[in-house]
Amino acid sequence: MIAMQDVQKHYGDLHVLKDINLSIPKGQVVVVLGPSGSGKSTLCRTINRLEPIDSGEILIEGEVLPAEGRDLARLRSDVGMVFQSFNLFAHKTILQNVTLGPTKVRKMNKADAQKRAIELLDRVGVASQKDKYPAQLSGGQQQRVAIARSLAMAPKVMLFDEPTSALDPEMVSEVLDVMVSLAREGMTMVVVTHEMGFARKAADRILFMADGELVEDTDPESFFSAPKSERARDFLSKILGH
Ligand SMILES: Nc1ncnc2c1ncn2[C@@H]1O[C@H](COP(=O)(O)OP(=O)(O)OP(=O)(O)O)[C@@H](O)[C@H]1O
Repeated sequence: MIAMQDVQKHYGDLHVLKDINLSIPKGQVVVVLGPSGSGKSTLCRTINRLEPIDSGEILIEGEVLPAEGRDLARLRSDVGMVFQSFNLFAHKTILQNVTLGPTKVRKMNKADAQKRAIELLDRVGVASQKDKYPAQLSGGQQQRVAIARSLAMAPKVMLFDEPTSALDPEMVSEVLDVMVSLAREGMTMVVVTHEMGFARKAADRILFMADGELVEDTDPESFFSAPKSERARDFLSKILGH
């Protein structure tokens, strides 16, 4: 469960998040759409305090996220992230990359962590690469490892910012399907994506942002068939060409 209450953020003179209020219950898959520069990534990055906010409150599972300190680290470990850049540890194997968090942070025993890691690597189609190092994998394969690594922590909340940007088109829907099936096991998921097919098919809910505002918060069917705002209609006509 994520809650944002009266959240405001500026970058200098730019009011990048304008009075954001929303609540996302457990197990929901929320897709954030909007034109470039509308604040989608910033919204995602404030949820786990990778970016500070100016005012308002963000709660994860009912707990206010502090600006710093031990509680921030604990709450952050409940928030998995896959962003456009995925910093795998270069000197560790793929399997080690995926088991490190569960063994060090979650204190899972090594055999269980490895078993789970191999299952997840298999679900995203890279289990056969488990003994290689990141530099030996393609960008798309590394992105899939990053997804498995985040999921291995069994976070309560997952933030995905264009999680499939480095994947071959044929892998996109497969990987997104894996993410959604895991979300259905009880994770709250926020996905920033330009994959309209995924937004239509898998989202429980669409958040449409424009100029830092949350302009629409609705179900995919209503959003794609009858967007309420002029800005959403413009966005859809540019993206979908109608
Ligand atoms: N660290 C920063 N410092 C200053 N301005 C920033 C910073 N990060 C983002 N911005 C600006 O904030 C605005 C929102 O950026 P953000 O990345 O959240 O948009 P977005 O909707 O995710 O865009 P895109 O779809 O292009 O990734 C943009 O105008 C961007 O230039």
